[in-house]
Amino acid sequence: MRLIATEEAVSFQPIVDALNAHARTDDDSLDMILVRDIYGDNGIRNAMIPRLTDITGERLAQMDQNGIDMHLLSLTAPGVQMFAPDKGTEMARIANDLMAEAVRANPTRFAGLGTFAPQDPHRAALEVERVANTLKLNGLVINSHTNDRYYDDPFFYPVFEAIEASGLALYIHPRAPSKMIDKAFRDYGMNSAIWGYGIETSTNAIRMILSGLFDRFPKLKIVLGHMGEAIPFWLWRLDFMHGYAATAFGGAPKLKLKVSEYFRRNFAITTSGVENHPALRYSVEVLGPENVMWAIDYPYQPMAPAVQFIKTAPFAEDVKAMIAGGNAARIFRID
Ligand SMILES: COc1cc(C(=O)O)cc(C(=O)O)c1
Ligand SMILES: [Mn+2]
Repeated sequence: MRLIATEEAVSFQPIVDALNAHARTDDDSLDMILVRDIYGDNGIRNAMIPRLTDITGERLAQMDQNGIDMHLLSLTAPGVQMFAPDKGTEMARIANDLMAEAVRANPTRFAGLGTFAPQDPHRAALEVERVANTLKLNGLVINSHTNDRYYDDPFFYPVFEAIEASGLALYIHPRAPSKMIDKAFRDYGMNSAIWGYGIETSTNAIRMILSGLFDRFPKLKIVLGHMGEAIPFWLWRLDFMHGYAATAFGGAPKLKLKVSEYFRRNFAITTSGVENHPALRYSVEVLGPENVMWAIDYPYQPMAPAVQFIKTAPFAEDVKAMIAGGNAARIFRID
């Protein structure tokens, strides 16, 4: 059974340096907790940096120890999205070139996602085309909102037009909740992985669906980590309540399909950071085994327990092989 882990975080020194400088700004977005902890001078989580910038050292050794065939690498959140448009566009280009170099150096062990700076949608569209046609990376990644705007916003249509045309899957990874919702997430560590990441990213995804984005761009393929940010659990209720939202309540536009039909057609999910068999069994049941991929979320999650989770998953061997790597090979064009 081929093991391809699909939400494996990296960073590169130029991005680390830019985030270290950003940590000293007066940016008051909720991501600054993480940016200062990891990238700030004397940050309490500075130790994450060498684990993020390492690709062929400890990471590859642990992959070998755990029998993991490949990591699908992606630039870790918050990516280049906190920078000004010019800086973000430049840093995306640098990160993508370094990602392509890392993949080319070890093509049987690493695949990679390119990123872009939605702050400038037209230049972001050009970078999407470069990732697809020149760098030939395996897909795209972005970290939820950009400048507190979600991807239902027509401001981003030029980017989604390019993403749909590229045929690449777009991994929408979390970041801390936007200023549209962030006040409830400033306590108890709720800004990040324990809760805020999931609410931020699922809210973005649901806004995209309810806005009609997938009627406008029907070939888009979006990937959500963390067991689909819990959206699979809510599909029945979304369909039932959308019946009202499209008429009396929220004035939502009429859609060609049900919410759950968009989720099954235009989305796939990964298991990153949710190593729970009941949640996996439910997700496979409601989405189909072809729409679920295994992930670790390294270095934020350890490798060994994630391998144990997928190896002991309660499925027939052929289904388990789809989840462990077969679906990733198809969705992310991995040979
Ligand atoms: C970008 O920084 C991250 C931090 C953490 C954390 O547990 O602190 C988790 C993730 C993640 O789940 O992807 C990401
Ligand atoms: Mn992650």
